[in-house]
Amino acid sequence: MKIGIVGAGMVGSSAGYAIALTGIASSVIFVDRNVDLARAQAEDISHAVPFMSSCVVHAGDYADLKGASVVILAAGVSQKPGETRLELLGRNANVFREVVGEVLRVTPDAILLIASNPVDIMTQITARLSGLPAGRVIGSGTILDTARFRSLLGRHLRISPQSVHAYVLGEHGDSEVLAWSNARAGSEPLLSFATQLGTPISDAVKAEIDDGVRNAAYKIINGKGATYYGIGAGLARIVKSIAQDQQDVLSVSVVTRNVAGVADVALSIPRVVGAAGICADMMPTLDEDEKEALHRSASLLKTTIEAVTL
Ligand SMILES: NC(=O)C1=CN([C@@H]2O[C@H](COP(=O)(O)OP(=O)(O)OC[C@H]3O[C@@H](n4cnc5c(N)ncnc54)[C@H](O)[C@@H]3O)[C@@H](O)[C@H]2O)C=CC1
Ligand SMILES: CC(=O)C(=O)O
Repeated sequence: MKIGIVGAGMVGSSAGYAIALTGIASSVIFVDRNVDLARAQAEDISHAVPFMSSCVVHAGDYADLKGASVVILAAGVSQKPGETRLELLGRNANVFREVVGEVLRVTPDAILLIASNPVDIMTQITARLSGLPAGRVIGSGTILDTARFRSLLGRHLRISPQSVHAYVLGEHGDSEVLAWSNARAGSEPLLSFATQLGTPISDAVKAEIDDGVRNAAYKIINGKGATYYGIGAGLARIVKSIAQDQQDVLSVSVVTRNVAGVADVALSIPRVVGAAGICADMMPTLDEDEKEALHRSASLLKTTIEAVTL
């Protein structure tokens, strides 16, 4: 499978690196308005490939995306220290007005996978600009926040994060919702598992984990200017589900008819991902506080997208 990546900066290149090394695609093609950067990323990553796989990595222009089954959109600006994701909207909407048309002219049948922030709004903008069915325009949404949640829970419980089944819902951003009430470890409800293991989850532990998930990006950006390894792996994970038709349940962002009483808004809930893109949505059972928080998150996104004119 051929994967296109528009935007060969930190996020695009990290995704390309993860896709190339895991061998889930036969080729990766980078496109960036900074042609030298795209070429340099492709060359550097292609030197890692012989150690791990046989993926062919190139840089090119939009015409070279022809035949790509998935195109990742990671072009645009990223947050400066202290800036929120929503503050990027105006600048990245302008970038997408240019990029989406160029991509579709060459690959009208590709699944579009959006990474640029604010990712939920950029996903809805891409759905509008492309006219593609909602299930073929997928935002990485809270896939990264869910990984952060599982990582911190795994560390607290001293078990593998892969044995933690917990999701972050709603906006990939400040209003996101950590779904504690339906979280499980192994096959047990999270809180009972934690108590059995002698690592109980008190309100203080919950608050610390919530802060660690919700504010991870701000802390990492303060420390090193950007986040990219986590989302690079997350994008590769979504590509793998599509490439191998895995029908995995992932928290990704798609324009959804109705979530928590809000109509036609892109945000994350767990969804089944396979070769066709989004195959099914799963609305988790939540407690009243979580339902209310998801409603607030969806309403914030709805108000934001309603103010965007294309
Ligand atoms: N969804 C998520 O979980 C995450 C999303 N992000 C977002 O991903 C985006 C990219 O971040 P980085 O890679 O760190 O930024 P970066 O600045 O390293 O890379 C962005 C690239 O986009 C290119 N670009 C800009 N305008 C373009 C255009 N019109 N056509 C083609 N290429 C263009 C630039 O030349 C640059 O190489 C940001 O919006 C950032 O906020 C970052 C981390 C996590
Ligand atoms: C930057 C960003 O969106 C993140 O790391 O969550």
